[in-house]
Amino acid sequence: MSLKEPPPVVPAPPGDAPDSTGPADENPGPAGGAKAGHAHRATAWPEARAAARRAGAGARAGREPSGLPLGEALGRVLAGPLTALADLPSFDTSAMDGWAVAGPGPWHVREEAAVLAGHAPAAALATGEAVRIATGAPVPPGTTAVLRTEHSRTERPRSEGPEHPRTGEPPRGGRLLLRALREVVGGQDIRPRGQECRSGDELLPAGTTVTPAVLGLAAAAGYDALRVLPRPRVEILVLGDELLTAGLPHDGLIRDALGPMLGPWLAALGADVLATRRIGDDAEALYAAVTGSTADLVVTTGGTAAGPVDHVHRVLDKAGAVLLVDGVKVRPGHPMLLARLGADPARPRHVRHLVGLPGNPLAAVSGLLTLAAPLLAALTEPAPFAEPGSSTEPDPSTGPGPSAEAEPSTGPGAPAESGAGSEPRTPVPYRVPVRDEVHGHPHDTRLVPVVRHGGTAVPLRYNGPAMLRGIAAADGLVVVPPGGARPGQELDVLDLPWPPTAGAVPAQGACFT
Ligand SMILES: Nc1nc2c(c(=O)[nH]1)N[C@H]1C(S)=C(S)[C@@H](COP(=O)(O)OP(=O)(O)OC[C@H]3O[C@@H](n4cnc5c(N)ncnc54)[C@H](O)[C@@H]3O)O[C@H]1N2
Ligand code: MOO
Repeated sequence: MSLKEPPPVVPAPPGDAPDSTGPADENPGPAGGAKAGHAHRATAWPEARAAARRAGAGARAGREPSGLPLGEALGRVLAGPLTALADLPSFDTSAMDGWAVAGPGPWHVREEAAVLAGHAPAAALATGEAVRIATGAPVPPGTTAVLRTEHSRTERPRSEGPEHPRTGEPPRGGRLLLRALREVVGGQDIRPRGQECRSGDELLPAGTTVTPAVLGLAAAAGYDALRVLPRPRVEILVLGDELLTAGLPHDGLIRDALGPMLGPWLAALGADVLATRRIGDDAEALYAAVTGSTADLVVTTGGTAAGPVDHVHRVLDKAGAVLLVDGVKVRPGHPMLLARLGADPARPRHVRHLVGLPGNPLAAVSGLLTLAAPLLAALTEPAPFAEPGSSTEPDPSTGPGPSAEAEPSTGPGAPAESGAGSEPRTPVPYRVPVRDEVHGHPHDTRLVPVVRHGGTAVPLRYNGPAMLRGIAAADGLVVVPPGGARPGQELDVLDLPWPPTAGAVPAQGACFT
């Protein structure tokens, strides 16, 4: 985005002030307050993410890797290390178009067809001999260097003897002679067999995401198919009778902003989105959808609070779900929740979870990044996962109760993202100074949309819980500690799972003024 000089952040609109947690907001909301028939135990933001990771890790058992042809493996996660199936290169190869030479020059040219890529190796060169060769061709045995065409000259030496009696032409020359125009170093422009790897070398560790470059490497190393982890299967249930799926808002009805957003967002996080279903405010339909889902993760939107038609808690209760996180000390999004759903008798090893996102759209994004993203990342980690401070995974069948599973195992400042012995795939926040002062909530973490600009994170306006205007133009969300941040203070930034917007949407600059 062409945000040369982004304007300073301004407080959220007055109507959103309590939720967007300016310093005036002393009301802890449901996190510390009452909810009819339901004791709310809000979890601190870092611990909520850790609990989501543990939940994902605990649900990994029984998720069998599968072999996929290269063409279908893009975006998947390698189930095991990518081990070279051949030496690379698999033969001594010419790196340039020119001459394969043997010994010191000048060389007598072997006047035969050039050795081409894909051809069988030519006969061995004797010292003092040269043969034409193309890039990628196997160098003949005896080759000591490759001489680039542009660094060489050929000549046909005059033979002794009379001129041609009729034409007067000089006598026909002897064997073509090749001379180097610069010093030739032994082995130059030859890629020796095994230069990149030997058969059996580990090229990439388990857990690597299959990118186009990984596909290329795998093909080069001899793979036709890759063992990859299954994508987490996600089902999205959109609640709310007030939602329209087309047209303009009218008569108190509004457009569903989450249905179109969450599927692609979850797919960008590596999920296989089975369906996005609109459930309305029908508790029975919600119960049937939750209990009948075969997904690894059910994501609901709305209905998490204590309003008259907010059914999520009641439905989870009835479904025998275990609440692992019930409210998070984060703004927006504090009513978000994470639950472990009851086991499916048909697949007792299949552990299913539900993330309840609040209905306010930016609050839903906050829940997505706080609970769904770490859970999905941990679900697709291949190596045995261990949270720092814990040595065993929870047993999915008998798993510990909510308090044990949600119990923080990392303190502030601890390397919360690292699993023992393996690089974590969970998106790790990184630290960037904020350009402007950011208001904080007195007790809770705040997540604020930012763009990256000149080495700083610039907080964006339109960051109220019901707004998407800020996040749609953002590169990430900055994690503002309770109490806020001063200009220049280094804060964690959570990236969005797509390329930065910077430079791509210049017209949006006007949004922040
Ligand atoms: N008495 C209290 N009421 C509320 C509190 C509170 O602390 N005490 N917290 C507020 C906060 S913060 C949030 S966030 C919401 C969360 O409520 P729900 O998860 O139950 O969400 P809904 O009530 O269903 O919807 C809230 C809001 O969002 C709109 N919405 C819902 N779904 C969509 C969608 N798919 N696309 C666009 N907009 C959507 C909905 O119309 C409401 O305006 O609770 C507050 N209340
Ligand atoms: O501020 Mo609410 O927390 O919109 O989620």
